[in-house]
Amino acid sequence: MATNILLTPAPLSRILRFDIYSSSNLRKLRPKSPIFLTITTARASVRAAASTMSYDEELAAAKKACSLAARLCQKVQKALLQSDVQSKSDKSPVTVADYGSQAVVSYVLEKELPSRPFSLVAEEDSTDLRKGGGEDTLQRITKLVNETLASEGMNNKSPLSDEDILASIDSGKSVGGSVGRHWVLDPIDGTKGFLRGDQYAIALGLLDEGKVVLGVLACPNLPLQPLSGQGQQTFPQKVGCLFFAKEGAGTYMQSLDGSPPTQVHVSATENPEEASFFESFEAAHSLHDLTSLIAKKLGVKAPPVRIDSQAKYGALSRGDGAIYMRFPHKGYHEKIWDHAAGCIVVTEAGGIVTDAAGNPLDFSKGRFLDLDTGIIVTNQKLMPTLLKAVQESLKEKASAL
Ligand SMILES: Nc1ncnc2c1ncn2[C@@H]1O[C@H](COP(=O)(O)OS(=O)(=O)O)[C@@H](OP(=O)(O)O)[C@H]1O
Ligand SMILES: [Mg+2]
Ligand SMILES: [Mg+2]
Ligand SMILES: [Mg+2]
Repeated sequence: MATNILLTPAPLSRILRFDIYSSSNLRKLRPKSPIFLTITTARASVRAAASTMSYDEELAAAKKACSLAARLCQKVQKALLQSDVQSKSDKSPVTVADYGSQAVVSYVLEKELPSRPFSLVAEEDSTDLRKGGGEDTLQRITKLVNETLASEGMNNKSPLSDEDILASIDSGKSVGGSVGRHWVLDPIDGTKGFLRGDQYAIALGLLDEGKVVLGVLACPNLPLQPLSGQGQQTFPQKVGCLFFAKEGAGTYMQSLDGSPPTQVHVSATENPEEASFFESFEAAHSLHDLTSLIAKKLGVKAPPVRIDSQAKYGALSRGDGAIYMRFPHKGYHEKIWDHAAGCIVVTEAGGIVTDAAGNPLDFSKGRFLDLDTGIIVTNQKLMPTLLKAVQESLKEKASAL
């Protein structure tokens, strides 16, 4: 039975700005050019400086942005109107809350970090909203975003216009990559769960030179208490978790209403028989029969815990379960916003995230992850056993075809 349940001083930021926008010019310079050498040295020292950076201001801005976006989403989920739900060209659902959340996060990051170069890789864009017939939806998003920002005392003097909202949403069109800094946002991860009234997450990560250096996951419907793994997904009184992690500084969880943060750690279990595992709620998103075969091989006794979105990474980071497996159907390409924040939240809590060949996820290749077959997550001790079971099961499946 499945259970449903930088501090960047100004000169440094100017160097980074150069780094982001002028890399194509750099390529045109001959390697022995003195200018090239100067710039290369500058880039190397920026990288060295970046590795010891605290990212404190970025983290504070990211937490504020995600908390506010969560407020917007909660409001919509409470009074969800059928007219709020649209279908995208790939037939996946999108709601006023996905667009509103993206506009809020984009606006808050730009306002809170005015001296930083701003690049955002995000899931949504305004194409459908600009089409004829989208006016009412756009007006509703504009109202939601203005109300949400006003509730935090932001934006009281001059509310955003419809055009401002479209521009905020479209600031997420960056292609990311291995140079400079890029925010990575899924404004609602698990839209299908959001529509069912189940789990979803606002997921925000920061890439610096292709590596995820911080992540925030707001999970408005995730209980503050550990998931028991028993029975149907229920909503006890206290729900709403905010997970956050910075490179080298651990993972913390607080309530979305602002309780003090506590450090969290992944499960320490070494015995797969005691481990429970998470997977996608939606069978269309991950091969449930393959994960069931792997679990059997491992001797996992507990039924799979199926929950939507990167809430799985959050729950795993605090030890609610020990394993997360994700095997999309053939031909699906994973996007970086579906994993960036979750990945650092789990790794800073002591876990490991790899593809099915045991390679770490590479977020430096643009909007998509280029990976082998699937994504597996667990603690350091269990990873070799899990990887072996995954590879054996994949071989068995392939030879049965
Ligand atoms: N076919 C297919 N295969 C694999 N993954 C897919 C597929 N279609 C969508 N998606 C992405 O899955 C994101 C939802 O996350 P989960 O799969 O963890 O959630 S769920 O439990 O299935 O609801 C979901 O994120 P959102 O679009 O942000 O909701 C999608 O990016
Ligand atoms: Mg998603
Ligand atoms: Mg989404
Ligand atoms: Mg989507």
